[in-house]
Amino acid sequence: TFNHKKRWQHQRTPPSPSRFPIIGNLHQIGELPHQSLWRLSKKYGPVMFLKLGRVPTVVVSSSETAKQVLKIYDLHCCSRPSLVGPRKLSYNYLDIAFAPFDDYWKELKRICVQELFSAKRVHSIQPIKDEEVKKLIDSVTESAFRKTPVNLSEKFLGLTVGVTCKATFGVSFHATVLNNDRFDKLIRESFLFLGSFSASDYFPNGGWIIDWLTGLQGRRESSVRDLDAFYEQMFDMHKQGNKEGVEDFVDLLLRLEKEETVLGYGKLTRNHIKAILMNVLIGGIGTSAITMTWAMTELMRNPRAMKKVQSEIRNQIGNKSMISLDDIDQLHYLKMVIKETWRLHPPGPLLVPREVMSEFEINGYRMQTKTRLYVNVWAIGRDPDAWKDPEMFLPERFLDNNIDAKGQNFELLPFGSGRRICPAIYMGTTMVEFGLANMLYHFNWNLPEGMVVEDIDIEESPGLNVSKKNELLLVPLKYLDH
Ligand code: HEM
Repeated sequence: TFNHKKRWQHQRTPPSPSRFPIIGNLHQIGELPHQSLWRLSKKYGPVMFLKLGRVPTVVVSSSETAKQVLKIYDLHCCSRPSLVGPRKLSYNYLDIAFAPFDDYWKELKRICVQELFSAKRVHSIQPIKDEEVKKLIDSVTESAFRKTPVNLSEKFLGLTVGVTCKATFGVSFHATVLNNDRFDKLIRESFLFLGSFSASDYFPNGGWIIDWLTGLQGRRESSVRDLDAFYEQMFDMHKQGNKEGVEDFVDLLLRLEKEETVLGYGKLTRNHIKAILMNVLIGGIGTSAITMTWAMTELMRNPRAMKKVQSEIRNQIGNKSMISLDDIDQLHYLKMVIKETWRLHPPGPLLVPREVMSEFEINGYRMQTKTRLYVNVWAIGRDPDAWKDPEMFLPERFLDNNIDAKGQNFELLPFGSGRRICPAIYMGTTMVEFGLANMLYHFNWNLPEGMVVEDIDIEESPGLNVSKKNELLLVPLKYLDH
């Protein structure tokens, strides 16, 4: 009987809410899956099994089970499922984020970590950040002068679009085929397609019919065509050499192409470059802007923390017109504010889905090959077993522990962890720190007339990256002490 029990345990699937035929648990997912899954996990536990359409799915929702997935059994489950949305945008999974785990991906990620996301390159794009932040300060100063509200959600997005576009292509998007609005729309649509519900992802044999009927397929294809034309224009421009300045990401990738860099099964081609550029655009723009917007939202809701972070920055910086990267190293409270923001508002609340490659067990439950795996980082940030008073915004909680956000502490995982960890942690963090520090240093912030602190909401908008649903409007007041 002992053997029998052991075998039974060995085959156990994790607890699971009851499901309907065909759709399985899809009806329980809702518009904001991380929230629905958080609620379900309270009932079914930190390892939970769902059938999403035809796809067996496991969701883990505690720091301990996240560690099992991302660290202990990383090598068993660090592949990605072949999702329909990302397929075309990634030129058949030639990118870093959606490519399956194989030799090609390993080499590509290694090269990109070395060349694209290195500390050296982050420092080399600092002049671009200086320039874009200065533009932002000037435009906010103008609103301060006129006493009109600033749409901070929009401003932060403008900042990250400006920096990413310059660093990647060497030009601002005004100089491309896409004017301001079209660039914006294209990025937004691509985001949507990467995160959107696609019937084909849950019903592999026929879901495409639904996508075709709903028009999703057509819109996706037109978005891919526009982006492709944009990349081509960028290649032409770089070939003609009619741009000045330092080596940008396109220069670098074209150089790797010319050097006939071999990746896994073949040479780096234009399609590989386009797929990598897609990751840089998608990864670089939304995540940092979303973080800055949430940070300002939480600081406005918590005036005590706002006062403290502004005093720290102003005492530290003194009278300077520009904050440098070295100054930022000293801003300990600001760093805690950002970590606290990531705890409550991780831009990728479910990370990017993984796929089990070889069987393993968590808490005695069997993870079968081909199972889709989600880590609910959003839920972990709210877990009372991991955090005291989880619902409170309290940057001080990081004072007496060494918890950082770089994937070593499984209660705080804004960048994921393990082999699939975000390769641009330093690039993303410095962008957020720099943008926020400047906005907090140069301005005091007030609510628009008639609004009180309790009116500031934290509603979320759905997608692969979860942002603040209602835009954050605040009235700036120039800090005149310098
Ligand atoms: C605040 C900023 C950022 C946050 C919070 C963030 C978050 C994340 C998360 C959660 C993942 C998935 C990790 C996983 O599945 O375990 C990821 C992956 C990725 N990120 Fe970031 N990211 C940020 C900035 C950036 C930037 C600036 C870039 C590029 C310029 C970038 C490029 C990527 C890429 C290529 C991957 C795929 C890695 C892989 O699958 O191996 N990210 N990021």
